[in-house]
Amino acid sequence: MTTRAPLLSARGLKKSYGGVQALRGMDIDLAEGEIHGLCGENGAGKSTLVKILGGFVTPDDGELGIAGQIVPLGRPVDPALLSIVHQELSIIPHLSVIDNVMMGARDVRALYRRGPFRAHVRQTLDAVGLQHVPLDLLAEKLTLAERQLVEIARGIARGARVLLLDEPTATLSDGEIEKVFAVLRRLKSENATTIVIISHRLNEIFALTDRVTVLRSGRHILTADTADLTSDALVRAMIGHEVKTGEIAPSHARVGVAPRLALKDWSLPGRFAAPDLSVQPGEIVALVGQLGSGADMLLESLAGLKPGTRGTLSLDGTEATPRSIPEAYAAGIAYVSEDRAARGVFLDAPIGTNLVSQVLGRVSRAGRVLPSAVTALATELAQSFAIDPARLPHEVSTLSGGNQQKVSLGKAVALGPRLLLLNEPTRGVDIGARSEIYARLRALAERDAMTLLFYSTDLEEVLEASDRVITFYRGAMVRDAARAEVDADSILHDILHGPDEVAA
Ligand SMILES: Nc1ncnc2c1ncn2[C@@H]1O[C@H](COP(=O)(O)OP(=O)(O)OP(=O)(O)O)[C@@H](O)[C@H]1O
Repeated sequence: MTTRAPLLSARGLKKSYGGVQALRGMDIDLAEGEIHGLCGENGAGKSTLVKILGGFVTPDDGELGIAGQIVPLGRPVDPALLSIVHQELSIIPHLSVIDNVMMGARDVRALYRRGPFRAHVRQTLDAVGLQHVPLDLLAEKLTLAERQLVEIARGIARGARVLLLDEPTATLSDGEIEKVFAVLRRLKSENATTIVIISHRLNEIFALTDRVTVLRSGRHILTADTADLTSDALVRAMIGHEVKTGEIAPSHARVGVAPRLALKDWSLPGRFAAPDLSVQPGEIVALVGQLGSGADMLLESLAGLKPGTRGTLSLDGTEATPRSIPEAYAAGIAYVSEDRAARGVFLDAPIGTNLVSQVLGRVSRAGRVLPSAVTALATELAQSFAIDPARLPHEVSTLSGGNQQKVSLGKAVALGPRLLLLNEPTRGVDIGARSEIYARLRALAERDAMTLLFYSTDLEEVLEASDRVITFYRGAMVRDAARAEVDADSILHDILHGPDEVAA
């Protein structure tokens, strides 16, 4: 693998944003028909590298060659040569699926007629597991996972020789991830496509890639054959030291006190029916299931996001069924969305402003916001969520994806909710910061007796962060068990097959 002539070769790439050096002289070679993983902490420079390779960001210095040609930097590269599947989805909701796939394609001229492309786009959608999605469906009807698959289809439809995927699996369930991986493996073996994938999930890197490159603080740290690496060695290269993960969290639920959350007859007809559930103060509960299984919808319904939900929700013994996010906030329920760009953060506002935006009362006196109070509270929140406090005055859009996620978390925690609901809590967060965030969430449960419910498709996260695991299959609960009583196999069995009598 390492001896083949590179299809793509980049040398000495440098990029600074103001005082931030995103890349400090990065080299990378990609062979034809390899799957190459890019690993590194949040802010290491992975997305910047990918955007430079795609011509979306102009570097301050460096050279790029693809298929033996020098490619001018800072201009979008021919999509038949190289396509990027971006981290933040670029699907346009009010366009149809076919238009989203064809957008920007070389064959599309000023007079765009869909007819000639229908068969090709259909075939591409089928290949990424979207057989059920009609070509003319408006993209706004798609789930987040389906949008991600349309993005991948867009790259494939152009026949790109190099496909760059920036965290393509962050919003997908295990079944969907497997489908995407099967597509990527086929592209590699049948078309000799070169694929670069950024992922914070190390099991994916090991399952899929031939080689791995690690970046740290904008520098190239190593490139190696994946088979020659261990997980520990990879983590050490990424963060410069060991990280402790995988400990079983002790249960800190307060027993003998009234439940924090009690649900009675809670259901969304036709979608899911929750058991009559009660959750104690200080308990951390993972809701696990495929997208659409009910686990995800249950979480959203508790935040008032699912109109039509029936039943009653009580907090500390008082009925507080929310019908909207503002009602949820008023009742002491905070929600962290999985779609941080659309619903998690204000991208154009400073990081500090974002962090305190829900609690202006805490940083104001006589109706006036006190800048010193904003700075003090924002600094405290930034520190506890591993965000660099020096960057508080900068816009959230200048942060890397994982660091934006930390802002989204800090903003919700600032509310000091009694019930904190988290949808994919550490989506895109690197492995080191993830452990810090779990410790912080654990402290909120333990010290402040906050109750946390989270939905996650990441089983490592479920096992590391929860006290209790509730699994769902096709709209119904399968199991409600203490964390110590389940493992990855039993959870997978539940969410893929349901209870045994369903599987039989
Ligand atoms: N448009 C921008 N303006 C200012 N700073 C930026 C901009 N884009 C990126 N940066 C900074 O450059 C550095 C590298 O960011 P990049 O997005 O490449 O990291 P990453 O490795 O992809 O991180 P993540 O894993 O969180 O996605 C970060 O410090 C980031 O804040």
